Amino acid sequence: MSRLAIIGGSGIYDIDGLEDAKWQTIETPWGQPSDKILTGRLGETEMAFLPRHGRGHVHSPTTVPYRANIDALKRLGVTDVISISACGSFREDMAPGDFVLVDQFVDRTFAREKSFFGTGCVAHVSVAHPVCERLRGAVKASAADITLHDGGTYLAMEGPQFSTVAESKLYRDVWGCDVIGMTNMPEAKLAREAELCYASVAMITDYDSWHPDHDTVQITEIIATLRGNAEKARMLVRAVAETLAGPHPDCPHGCDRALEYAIMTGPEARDPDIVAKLDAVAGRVLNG
Ligand SMILES: CSC[C@H]1O[C@H](OP(=O)(O)O)[C@H](O)[C@@H]1O
Ligand SMILES: Nc1ncnc2[nH]cnc12
Repeated sequence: MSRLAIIGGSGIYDIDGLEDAKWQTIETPWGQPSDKILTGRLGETEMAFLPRHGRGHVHSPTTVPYRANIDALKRLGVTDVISISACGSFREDMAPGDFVLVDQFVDRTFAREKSFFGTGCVAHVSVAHPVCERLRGAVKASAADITLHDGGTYLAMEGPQFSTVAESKLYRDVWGCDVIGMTNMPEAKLAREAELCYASVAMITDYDSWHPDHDTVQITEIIATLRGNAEKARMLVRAVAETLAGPHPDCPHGCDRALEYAIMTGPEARDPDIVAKLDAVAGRVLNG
């Protein structure tokens, strides 16, 4: 059985057209998720929608409860997660209004909990390929009528301030990144730990700070572009739901088995309180 979750970023606080739609409160051992989670069906596909910043945009990129969000989705039986985020562009040819199907990340965040694991139960998963290629392929196949760039490196910064010109040029000219945002990390890492397939659609809202003709990022410009993109994002969600209808295949890239050999702490040395907190995320390997 599969269930597709959409994590909606800035400007995306609900999705429409769900049958049997209801907002559900999900409790997690990692605290409250950003908001209630909207569940329902789009055609044949079971859906879940979570507004990353909460309805009304309550959470900053630093205070988004990333662990509770991913745990809550896992508890709801989610198998696939697609993030839809606003981002700045480092490339002239990736223009405001375009979408980028991210395939790599540089994680520069530093003030967030980045793992479900730690003292008492240590695990190391691979995030060499942080995005599920099967899910990325499904998004790509569903993106008719949208200017979608296939692949791009997303720099995740701490924020909440936008970058200085020097930082923007470093990320662009020296590090070769394509887009910048504040939220996809540690979300993508946590999704991998929770054995969820994860893909990220970055909607370009601005040219960040490097561009000689657009050297300050303005929130008014971002909001205007997001409004213009909202319908395209909704169309994309409906189309992906249709593409993914049917039983969930074993992930050919192993996202759904990421913890298979990842846990280092021997069974006798594991802290039972931590193991209990990991029931949803790692129950398959800890209690299986
Ligand atoms: C509204 S501009 C900055 C804000 O927008 C992006 O949020 P999200 O990734 O959730 O769409 C960016 O990462 C910042 O949090
Ligand atoms: N330029 C930018 N930097 C970081 N996050 C963003 N979100 C939208 N535009 C952004």
